[in-house]
Amino acid sequence: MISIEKYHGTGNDFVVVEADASVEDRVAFASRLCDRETGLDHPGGERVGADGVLFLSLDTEATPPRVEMTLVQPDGSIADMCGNGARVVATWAAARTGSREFVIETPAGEYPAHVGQEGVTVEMSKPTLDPEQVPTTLDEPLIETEIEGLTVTAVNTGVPHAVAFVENVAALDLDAVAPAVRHADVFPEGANVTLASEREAGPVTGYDQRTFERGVEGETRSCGTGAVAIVAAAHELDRVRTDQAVAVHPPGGRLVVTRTADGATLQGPVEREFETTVPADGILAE
Ligand SMILES: N[C@@H](CCC[C@H](N)C(=O)O)C(=O)O
Repeated sequence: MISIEKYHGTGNDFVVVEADASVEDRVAFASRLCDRETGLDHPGGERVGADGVLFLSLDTEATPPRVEMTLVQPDGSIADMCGNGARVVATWAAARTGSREFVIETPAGEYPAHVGQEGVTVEMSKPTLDPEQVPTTLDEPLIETEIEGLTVTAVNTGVPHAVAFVENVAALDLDAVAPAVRHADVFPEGANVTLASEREAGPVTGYDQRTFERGVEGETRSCGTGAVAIVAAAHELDRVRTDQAVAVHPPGGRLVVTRTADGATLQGPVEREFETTVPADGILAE
């Protein structure tokens, strides 16, 4: 049996495992534990599943401490970056070190993170619309262009997002419209599909968000890179200003995103749910 913890960042939930735990097959482990019907069970009794498994390796010798983060998603893919996952990682590391500053190492690069009273803040990389980096198959940035019925702007915030500004995010059947965009030929590596609607008319005060995630292949209750993608796309379209703090409201809570001159910050709460033990192969008793 191995020890695991369960955390969520605004409803985007993760099983957290030490990287040196004796998990032989990470893909099978993640797909079994993340299943919402048959996966990880809460100590209280009910099956809960998760949006992914974070395998973490903490280096306390470094100043500030560093954590190598590997997110294995329910379909077995490894995400290059996860904004909410990075916020969970910083909270997990703070509980082990007493430090409040960390560097999180991901396949997409290194991300400084800070654990404060106001929540956990991750310094994100500079969002890019460069077609080679999103990536798309195009020569020009994909801006407000119809793809499979949605008008999208493509932006990479560590992972690719197709952002669609709509009148009311709640009015769309996301599971029906998103898969065709997520798999569209223009996105050779696929894309997360993120809907955004302005919460108030006039100067933008915030956005409602819904995201259909690649790797989960369904809607999650929050997506940090998606929240950053909304603000990055809005910035590109002159709807928000540089250094303007923008509240983004996914179904699971509230995030604050600021598009800075050379990057972006992502801030929001994290909660530790429980700890338990599971079999190393992730096969749970009925
Ligand atoms: N939920 C994450 C994003 C995880 C990666 C994504 N599903 C992908 O494969 O691109 C977040 O909070 O950013």
